[in-house]
Amino acid sequence: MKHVSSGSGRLPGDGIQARFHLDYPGFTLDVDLNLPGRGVTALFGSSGCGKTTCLRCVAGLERAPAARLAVNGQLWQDTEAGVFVPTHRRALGYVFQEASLFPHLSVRRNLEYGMQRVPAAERRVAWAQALELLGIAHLLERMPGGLSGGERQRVGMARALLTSPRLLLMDEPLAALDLKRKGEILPYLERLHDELDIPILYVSHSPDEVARLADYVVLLDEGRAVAQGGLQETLARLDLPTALAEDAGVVIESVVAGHDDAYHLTRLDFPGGSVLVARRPEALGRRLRFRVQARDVSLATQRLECTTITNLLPVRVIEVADADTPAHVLVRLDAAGTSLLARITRRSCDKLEIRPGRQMWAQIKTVALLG
Ligand SMILES: Nc1ncnc2c1ncn2[C@@H]1O[C@H](COP(=O)(O)OP(=O)(O)OP(=O)(O)O)[C@@H](O)[C@H]1O
Repeated sequence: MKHVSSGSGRLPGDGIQARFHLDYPGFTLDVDLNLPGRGVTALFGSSGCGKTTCLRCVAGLERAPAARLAVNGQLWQDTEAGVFVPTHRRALGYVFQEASLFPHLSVRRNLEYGMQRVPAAERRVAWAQALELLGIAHLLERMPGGLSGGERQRVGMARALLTSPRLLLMDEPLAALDLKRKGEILPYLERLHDELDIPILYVSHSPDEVARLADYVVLLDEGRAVAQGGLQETLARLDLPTALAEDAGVVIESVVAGHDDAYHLTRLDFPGGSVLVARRPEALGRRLRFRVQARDVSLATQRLECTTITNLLPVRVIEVADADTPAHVLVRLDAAGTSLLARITRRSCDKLEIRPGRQMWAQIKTVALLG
């Protein structure tokens, strides 16, 4: 097998094409992914479905015997052509559950260590930019042992960025943190997404993280990609395995369209309607992503005036499918172009004769703002 250095084998076209076939005793990874060359792609699925193995194949840490991997025009692996770029020559940053910083080096020296490997002319993320993006300038002289879990992760991410990667791999970077620390670190991840032009492959089994960060989703099940597509379309699909069922729901991109100071409410508009949420600090015109879980949506045959639920939308029933329990069904709805899911009892579905094509009113009990 031919080893080639990074940068060789330039291919036309953007995007990430990743095809891997790998057998372990009792487990086969067999994926053929076509991913966008920018933004965050979440590799999502239950424990043991192959997320980490897939990431390790991308990194070249695991050498899949049948593989092809091209990242934004660079060929990193092609079994048929005899190409295998070794891990240390792949321009990638890897962030694990726990940042493995050198304990005897200060934060500054840890960061310099990664950066020095990259010739000055090839550096694409400046020192000051990495410090600013991760909010770690004040930690430079500290030793890793004295950092909190969240601070260590931010240093680990900055170190990965300073190697000027063409691809960032993140394997459950928040999994070792408690809820409060997760909440603190998510805005930094959002900034990486918004302000850097480096694609991120993000492994997670948390629907909340995926809903908040991802643009594109790959759902893995027993080593296979059972779905891949844009976040919103993919979450609104009903044919996916139960990995998603109890957390089924949609993500909606909206714009802050009005504030009602008397009632302390904010109106968010999206194609097909609007919702009211508790007053938000964002200015008019700001984009906000929110999540509506299927279990928080109920259906009525007519617009109910006698309800305390504020958010009512006219919808058309598209599809009815089995849910995670025999007592429930999932209903996919169209609100003038925006998909919604409702999880209702099979009994109500029969009683109200909920069928594809039927016009109804969706009542949204809870809107979870992301970010
Ligand atoms: N080096 C290895 N040798 C043999 N089997 C392995 C090896 N690495 C992983 N596996 C098996 O491959 C399967 C997929 O593991 P992997 O770690 O990729 O899953 P995962 O989706 O990342 O899981 P989790 O969410 O629990 O981290 C598992 O059954 C695991 O036991």
